[in-house]
Amino acid sequence: MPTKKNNNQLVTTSEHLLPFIESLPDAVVIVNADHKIVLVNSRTGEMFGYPVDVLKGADLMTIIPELHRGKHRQKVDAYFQKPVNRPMGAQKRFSGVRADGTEVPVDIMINRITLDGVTVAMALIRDVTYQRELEDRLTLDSLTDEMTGFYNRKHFKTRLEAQRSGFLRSGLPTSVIMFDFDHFKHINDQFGHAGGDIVLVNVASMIQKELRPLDVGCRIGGEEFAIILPNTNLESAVAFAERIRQHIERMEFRVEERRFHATVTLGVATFSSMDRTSDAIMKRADEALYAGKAAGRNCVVSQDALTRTEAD
Ligand SMILES: Nc1nc2c(ncn2[C@@H]2O[C@H](COP(=O)(O)OP(=O)(O)OP(=O)(O)O)[C@@H](O)[C@H]2O)c(=O)[nH]1
Repeated sequence: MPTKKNNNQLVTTSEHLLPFIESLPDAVVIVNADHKIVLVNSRTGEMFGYPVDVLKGADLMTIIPELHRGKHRQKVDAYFQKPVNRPMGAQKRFSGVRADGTEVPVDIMINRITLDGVTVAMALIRDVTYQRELEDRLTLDSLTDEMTGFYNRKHFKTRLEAQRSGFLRSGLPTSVIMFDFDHFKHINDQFGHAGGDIVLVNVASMIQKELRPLDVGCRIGGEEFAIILPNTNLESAVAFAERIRQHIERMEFRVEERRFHATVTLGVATFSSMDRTSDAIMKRADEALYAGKAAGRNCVVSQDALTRTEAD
């Protein structure tokens, strides 16, 4: 019969434990101090895509993603030296690897037992794919603008600050384009709020296609947008802004049978080693943008106002 030692440690045999772990909905993996799997339930086989017999006697690393194996080995050793039982949810994000190489997000609970006279670690492994996807979706939702799919102002500021740190470390330039639609109020007045929304959504979608994977498109206000361009100097950012300006100018929008156009004014700035916070680059881009508005709109103005491309 299974018993408990004074220190609350379960003492049992494989024969007694197996029916119990077979009845659990989670995977159970029992490992000895040499990192060998000594016992698993059928659920483990299903979760990781192996026959149970293959897992029994295998190295624990069989189900640990390659990237984490070194660290995991150390953790197992540390656990056997100083076992601290771990409840579910104690580890932030952890994944196992299936036989086909795909990863399965898991949560793990570990405690120490004596099995067949040997001290082993018993891990209860729960597949948390659903929870992880939900978590990721909620995180993304809190960082993006529902209408355009662009990142929101909060994320823009976080990313910009991260880029500033990166720039100070590496010296690689990062530039920012801020833009605002021209006379957007007229568009809403003439074509309704829904007409205005069509413009915002289509322009965001066009820009998204133009961005490189590292670029970050953000909607930072109602009809105000910003693009973070890592590894891009001021000159290249101005050229990209001009391409966007021309592209938007050529776009045609439709509300029922009515067709119309929209234009934007863009301000471009780049990080300087003097920038103490990311607000400094935003301020320069904003000032350039407003200089563009004052100069007649539908244009690109760089922070040093050296490059200005007027509409034809
Ligand atoms: N359709 C739509 N309109 C919006 C949205 N957010 C803000 N707006 C409108 O955008 C307009 C912005 O107006 P203003 O700030 O006066 O600027 P503007 O008319 O674009 O003029 P300039 O910027 O000076 O060229 C306002 O009428 C807002 O109601 C939105 O999500 N959808």
